[in-house]
Amino acid sequence: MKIGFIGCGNMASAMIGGILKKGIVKKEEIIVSNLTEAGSRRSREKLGVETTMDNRQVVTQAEIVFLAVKPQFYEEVLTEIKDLLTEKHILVGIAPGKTLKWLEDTCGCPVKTVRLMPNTPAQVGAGMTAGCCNDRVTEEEAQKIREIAESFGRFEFIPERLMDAFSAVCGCSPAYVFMFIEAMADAAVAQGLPRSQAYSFAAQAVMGSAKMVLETGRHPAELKDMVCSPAGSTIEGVRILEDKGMRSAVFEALTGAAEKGKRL
Ligand SMILES: NC(=O)C1=CN([C@@H]2O[C@H](COP(=O)(O)OP(=O)(O)OC[C@H]3O[C@@H](n4cnc5c(N)ncnc54)[C@H](OP(=O)(O)O)[C@@H]3O)[C@@H](O)[C@H]2O)C=CC1
Ligand SMILES: O=C(O)[C@@H]1CCC=N1
Repeated sequence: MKIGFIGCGNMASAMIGGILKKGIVKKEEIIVSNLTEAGSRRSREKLGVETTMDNRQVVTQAEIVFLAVKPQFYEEVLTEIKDLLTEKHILVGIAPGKTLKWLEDTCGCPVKTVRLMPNTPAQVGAGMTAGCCNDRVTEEEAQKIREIAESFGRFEFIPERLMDAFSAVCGCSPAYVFMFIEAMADAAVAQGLPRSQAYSFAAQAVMGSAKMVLETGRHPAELKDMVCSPAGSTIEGVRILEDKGMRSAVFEALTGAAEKGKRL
């Protein structure tokens, strides 16, 4: 089964990296398209897959077709390829806001449709992806999609109504976590740590904290309390974060991201 990607930028490259590493298909069984020759060259050099600047060639050759362009270009690309879609194809959208119904309606033909929301940690095999399928997708095909998504991290099927919330908490959140790490490192530098160590120490602390949530099953508040010694240094930082509205800022950011996603 050949896999195609229309658009091969940050997200598609991360996904393809996992697919190749886990041997889901060989690199000869992946075809990608880009808008520019520079993009094609980048995909060839980085991934070693077949490249084209003709989106229709992707649909002709591949059975699973990922739409990995920005949401603004979804309609244009679907208009370009829709007459080539047959019952053998599985069309996979990865953009926020592009619902299964929108994808089906825009294609204007009965097509197997999947909606996935990956995230960039897929680049290091630590992605968190969720997805949903329309009822034309068989159980066996859904398992194939799961196998692909699990090649670059964790995967779960969820009801489509939860995709916008998921997009905010997993698709977008890496950007916020990177901002948090950057801010932590800046403060560490201000306190005298060399910058390169500041980034790696801050990132390791964030990764270790996330691992504790995942592996201990304990409530984040309980884990936080374990760090805060009475009259100690941590609780002073907690007081300042509460005063600066950290929880509310995160709440608002994710709500804004989910709401914006619905409108894309
Ligand atoms: N980045 C992220 O964290 C996440 C992104 N997504 C979704 O993934 C999708 C892709 O995002 P991302 O990878 O970040 O975007 P990028 O800008 O990194 O990549 C976009 C790619 O699309 C190509 N492209 C643009 N127009 C066309 C066209 N008409 N035909 C063929 N290829 C085209 C570009 O080619 P060229 O290089 O030649 O310009 C480029 O390879 C978006 O829908 C986004 O919402 C989902 C989850 C997370
Ligand atoms: O910013 C965006 O819209 C995309 C979707 C999730 C992450 N990046």
